[in-house]
Amino acid sequence: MASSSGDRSQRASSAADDDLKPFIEIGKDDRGIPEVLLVSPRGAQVRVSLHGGQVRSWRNEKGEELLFTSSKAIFKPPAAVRGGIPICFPQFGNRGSLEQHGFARNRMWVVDENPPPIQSFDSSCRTFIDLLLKSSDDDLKHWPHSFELRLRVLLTFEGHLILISRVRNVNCKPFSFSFSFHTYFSVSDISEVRVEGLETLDYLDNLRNRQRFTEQGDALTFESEVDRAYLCSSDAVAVFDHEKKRTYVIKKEGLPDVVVWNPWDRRAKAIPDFGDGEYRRMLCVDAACIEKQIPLKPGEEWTGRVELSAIPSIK
Ligand SMILES: O=P(O)(O)OC[C@H]1O[C@@H](O)[C@H](O)[C@@H](O)[C@@H]1O
Repeated sequence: MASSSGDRSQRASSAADDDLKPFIEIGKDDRGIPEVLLVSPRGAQVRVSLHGGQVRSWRNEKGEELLFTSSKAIFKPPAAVRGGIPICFPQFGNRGSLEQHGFARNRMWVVDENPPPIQSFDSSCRTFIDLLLKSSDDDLKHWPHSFELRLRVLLTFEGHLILISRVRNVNCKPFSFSFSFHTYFSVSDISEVRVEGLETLDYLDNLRNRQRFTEQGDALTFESEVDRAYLCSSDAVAVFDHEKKRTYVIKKEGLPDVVVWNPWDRRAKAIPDFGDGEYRRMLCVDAACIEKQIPLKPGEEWTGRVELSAIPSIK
């Protein structure tokens, strides 16, 4: 099981601050599905569900929710909940024969009691949990490749959320896959939001048959539906929310692409689990690997990492 240090009520003995000791608690959500709560020393929190290995909530130390969840979200497996951070694996979108975004987000995962070590992992941070998904017999009928998909969910002292995914080929043949952390950021109003870090990049526009274009603007702003996969981005992207005076910073490794999605009014209305007008309060910015699938030989492992932070805006 993941490391934990201390319980909810225990306070750090240091006279220098009032920080709580970090803790991890495994409980059940309203649906009776196991979920893990991680709390940082300063009170930031993450909840991750064993349904889909989906981060369902991420709160800063003031208790403010940083991820969007639709008021009409359907809390009934196998469908993934609309919001939080669903994991798209082994397929992104409908680029393949599997169900949209692959099956990982719809499966029940388990807590990985004994995960293999992660290279260059800073073991001084102890607020983390490891989850595991293995191919089921049913999955093998649709995608005949045995894999182990691991997810480490980690909350830093400062409340940053780090997700480390690992995919191991336990097959006797090579396979390749796509991956995305489909992150629904909570924003004040989509019209007040600007994304930086995608300037001059090529992107595939899902609204125009995945044709390739080059981003011309200084920053991405929103006044209609956007559904794009930006290719080979730098390892940092920022989402500025002017009204909330908050900046989300996305730092990533092993995930070259960035998906930006907001359905806007008309498409959101056609999505049954989207609340009325709620498209204004969300923006998906995913660290992903989509254009070039990740190849894995038997026995090989791939690692992808994203670090999300929410900081008071400086612009
Ligand atoms: O409704 P889903 O399956 O969760 O997908 C939502 C959206 O996810 C985005 O990542 C895709 O780019 C969109 O095309 C898609 O509509």
